[in-house]
Amino acid sequence: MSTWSTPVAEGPVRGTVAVPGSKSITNRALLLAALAGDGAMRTVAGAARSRDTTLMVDGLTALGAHTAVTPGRDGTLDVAVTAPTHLHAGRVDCGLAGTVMRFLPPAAALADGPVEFDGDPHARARPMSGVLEGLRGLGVAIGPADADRLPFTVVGRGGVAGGAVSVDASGSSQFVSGLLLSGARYDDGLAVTHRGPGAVPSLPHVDMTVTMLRTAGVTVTSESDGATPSRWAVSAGPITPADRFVVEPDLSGAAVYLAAALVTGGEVTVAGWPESTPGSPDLQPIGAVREVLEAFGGSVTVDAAGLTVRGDGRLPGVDVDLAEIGELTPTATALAMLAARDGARSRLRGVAHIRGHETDRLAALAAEGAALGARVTETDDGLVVEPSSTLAPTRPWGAYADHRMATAGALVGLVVPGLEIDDVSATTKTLPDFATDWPALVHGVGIPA
Ligand SMILES: O=C(O)C1=C[C@@H](OP(=O)(O)O)[C@@H](O)[C@H](O)C1
Ligand SMILES: C=C(OP(=O)(O)O)C(=O)O
Repeated sequence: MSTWSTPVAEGPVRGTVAVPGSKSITNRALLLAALAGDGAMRTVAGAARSRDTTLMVDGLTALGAHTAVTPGRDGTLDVAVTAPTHLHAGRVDCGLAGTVMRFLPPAAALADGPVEFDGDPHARARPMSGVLEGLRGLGVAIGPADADRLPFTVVGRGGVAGGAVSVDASGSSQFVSGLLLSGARYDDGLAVTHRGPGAVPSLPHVDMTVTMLRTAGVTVTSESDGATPSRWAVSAGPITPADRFVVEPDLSGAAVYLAAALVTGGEVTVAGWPESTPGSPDLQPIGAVREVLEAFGGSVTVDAAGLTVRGDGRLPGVDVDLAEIGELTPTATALAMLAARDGARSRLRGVAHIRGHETDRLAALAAEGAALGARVTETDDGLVVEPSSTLAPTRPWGAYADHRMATAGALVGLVVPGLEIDDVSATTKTLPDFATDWPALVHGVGIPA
């Protein structure tokens, strides 16, 4: 594996980028199209062209869906999915995709035989207990009997009675989303209650699930225990997504490009960003992401041109709770490490669960920061970044097979000369063209929007 030299910005980074469709929306839309159960074909347009999407398409094909992938607009994909009337036994490779390993087992429980699940070496370390406990609580057989991680086999029996289950979803919101996405196909529907030591993280992703289910004609309710929702129920009934569903650009993937404007005092626009429609919820947590970009000194606008961030080149320290948008932690840590060179201290909170992401992101960020001379300390639920006057690479920045670790390294490398990333191919999980798009943006060549 050869290292990748990150481009250094010669001045303010300015430009417009086209980011792929959101993998979270894409993989929900693909699954819902496959779960319609009516033999009809539907198209998911603007789908992310990425490893996570391919894994979902292949997983649904293994379960009996017919899928056809063609090039879509702006480098995205159009995926035609024909919903099987019965789901099949088979084998699913989850790769490192949380959306595949957490969303497909509840669908596999409907299959007419065993479905084997496995994934990458890093995937075998990711928590699965919420989904597996939930399915076992509904009477679904899973082997081995004590499995709480990949690999495992879901023994489908052609249907699931459904009902009410309690799961501990403090490790991942995807446990709740995964169960809800298939729940309408269970005989009695499904009610999921979260009971655990902490709150459900990434709640905007559960909201995304609820909104997309409702758009597909499913009745969903949620109840709060205190301030935040902790019980969701889907009624049994048909899942009827639109014939053509158009996926939005990926906000989490966009964040690193937008952050380049903050680091260099530039201006970056993500083209094709949907303007909010009064009365309809945003599918992606633009409000929470905006708050973090603003905390780091950016100004954010959304208009017909897209989503634009302007920076003034000065990065303040921040104290932010990222529980809703834990995916942004690597980007935010990179920004905090750069802010620390001017004496700023930062604290990132609310993200204990990201130890179970593609890698233990808290440990990985502390280790890669230390190798640069940054003072990054792990806390129970986040990181503290203390002032450190200079940053200089002593070895290649580790990607840990994690797309967001790789992109965080590239962000630091904008202003820290000589930074190399050990495996930039990790970015293909969600950003297939990062290794060419990033230098094109930084060098002002422009990325076709
Ligand atoms: O449902 C989804 O599409 C996602 C939910 C979140 O997972 P966690 O709740 O495990 O953080 C997020 O971090 C992940 O990238 C995508
Ligand atoms: C946590 C992430 O992905 P996954 O869907 O694999 O959980 C992520 O994209 O940051």
